[in-house]
Amino acid sequence: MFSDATAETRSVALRAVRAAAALCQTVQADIDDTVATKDDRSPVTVADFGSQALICRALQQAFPDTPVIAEEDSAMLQTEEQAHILEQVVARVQAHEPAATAESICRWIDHGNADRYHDRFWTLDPIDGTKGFVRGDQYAIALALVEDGVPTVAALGCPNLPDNLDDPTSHGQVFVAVRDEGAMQFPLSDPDADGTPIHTRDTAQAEEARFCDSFVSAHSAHDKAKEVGDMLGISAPPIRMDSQAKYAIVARGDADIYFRLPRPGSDYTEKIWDHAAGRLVVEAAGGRVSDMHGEPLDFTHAPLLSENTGVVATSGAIHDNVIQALADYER
Ligand SMILES: Nc1ncnc2c1ncn2[C@@H]1O[C@H](COP(=O)(O)OS(=O)(=O)O)[C@@H](OP(=O)(O)O)[C@H]1O
Ligand SMILES: [Mg+2]
Ligand SMILES: [Mg+2]
Ligand SMILES: [Mg+2]
Repeated sequence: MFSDATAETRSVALRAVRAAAALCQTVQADIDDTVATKDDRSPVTVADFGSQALICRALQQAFPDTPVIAEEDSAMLQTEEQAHILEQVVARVQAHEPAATAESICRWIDHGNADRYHDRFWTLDPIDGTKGFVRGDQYAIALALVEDGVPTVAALGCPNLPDNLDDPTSHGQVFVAVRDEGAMQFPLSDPDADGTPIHTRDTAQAEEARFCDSFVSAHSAHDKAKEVGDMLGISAPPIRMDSQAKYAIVARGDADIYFRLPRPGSDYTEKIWDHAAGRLVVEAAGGRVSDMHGEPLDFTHAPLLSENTGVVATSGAIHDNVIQALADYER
């Protein structure tokens, strides 16, 4: 499915996301005092830092000149108060990189601290849906290469996502997508397994759609999504799920719409790492992604999606109807 032109970026991204997913799985298996609170009062864990260290290390080795814009930085790890977190990050990262030290790990994490737009950069969310991760639910490891403002290659690891939502016995997928070429799903459990091409659902009538939105009601207006769903004639209940796993389930046809709608009065601006990989996985699988007004997501104001309001991803054919319903609702 994929051309040779992206062979190196795909393989570095896929290997790095697999390693980070393995680290996250071991931390999630015995999560206890590994959660700290950032200045904005959001949670961060040993696994967020460990994942960012491993992936930034791999990107720096393979593509030393390509900046990385990632969510975390090492400042809080270097405080006395969080020394116990740093100690655990070192132990987890050493399981993959035996020569790693506290100092090299902090350097790798901060390799992800490019803070402005470049014509070519990586963007990384080492754990997206940290609240879901801590709860033992869905989370994602989201990595995308952005070229000329558009995501071109993505690897999206979803360690708790079953093959099929109706059969929750098997766990863990990684999605790889290349702009204009397609998207594939690989099981995380077997690095040698062949991937399966994925495609969005062929839904022509909005009333047949299923939609997903955030698990945490503070992140998206649940009531608005429900009312717009009602206007579209949707009767299926929403799928509430943490993280960019929502983009993955639209991409492979378990859902048709992902609504991320700002809550009334919210002045929150979406971050690029929460959407770059997911957007590409959906688009490469045949779907469409825009903001709630139908405008393309603009990654040239990195690290923020400052020109956009909300996000809507769909299986494709119904996109204009969904955007129209949102406009009618706002009126
Ligand atoms: N107020 C507000 N509004 C919108 N979005 C916010 C807000 N606060 C945080 N965030 C970002 O939400 C990211 C997690 O999104 P999710 O889709 O996983 O949310 S949910 O858990 O399903 O509710 C989360 O990503 P992670 O920090 O990587 O988990 C944040 O970047
Ligand atoms: Mg995130
Ligand atoms: Mg995160
Ligand atoms: Mg966070």
